[in-house]
Amino acid sequence: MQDQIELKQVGHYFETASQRIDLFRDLSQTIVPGGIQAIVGPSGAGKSSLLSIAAGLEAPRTGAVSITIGGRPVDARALRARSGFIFQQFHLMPELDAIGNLALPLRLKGDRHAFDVAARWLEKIGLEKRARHRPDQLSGGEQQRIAIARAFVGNPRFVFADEPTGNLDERTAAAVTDLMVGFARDSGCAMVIVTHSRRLAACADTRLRLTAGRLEALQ
Ligand SMILES: Nc1ncnc2c1ncn2[C@@H]1O[C@H](COP(=O)(O)OP(=O)(O)OP(=O)(O)O)[C@@H](O)[C@H]1O
Repeated sequence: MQDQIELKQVGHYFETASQRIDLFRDLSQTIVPGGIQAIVGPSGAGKSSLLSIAAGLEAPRTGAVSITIGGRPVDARALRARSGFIFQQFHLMPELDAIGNLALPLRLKGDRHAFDVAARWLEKIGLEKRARHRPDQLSGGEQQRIAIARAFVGNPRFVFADEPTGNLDERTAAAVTDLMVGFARDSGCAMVIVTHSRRLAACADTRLRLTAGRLEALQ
């Protein structure tokens, strides 16, 4: 397998001063490019935590995550470098304009054509006229379109989205969903989406429900 994330009997909990919050135990799941996987389930079940673990942003308390990229075993840092991220709160850099936000991941990798590539992506998302506007001058839907393009601009093998439509009204959420799903299909990456949106979950190829510490496949 060229690119793959394998969660092996992964478990996670949080410990605060007064209590231990057990999320899940012994979860095993494989993520490979070429499909969209939705993770649904009740609030507090641990979906975001599971996504963070799969994306190499957080280490599980128990079990292991094996990552293969280009047919070779790699660490979480290498996974993050080949991944795109989309969050509910957009997380754009407030001091950079739209094109600067899109160019940033490419500039960090030393791409001399970062701004040309970013300009093409701005056109793809229909925001070329807003290139010089900062996030606080853009609507939520516009900011999320930029965040989505930013996730895909570096040709990622994996894209992780945590409630990407959670802050948007229904119509904007539908437009953002179509854009995101289109980019995922075109790129052939593996996309994992945590969502409460039925419409977004319905666009996925596979659906998993995390509930009471267990991950179950949905039809
Ligand atoms: N850093 C932390 N310290 C302590 N508890 C935490 C921490 N992060 C998350 N939790 C708790 O772990 C549980 C799972 O959180 P998580 O955000 O993973 O759930 P979720 O299924 O994504 O929820 P939602 O659908 O509401 O976003 C929650 O009860 C949350 O309060």
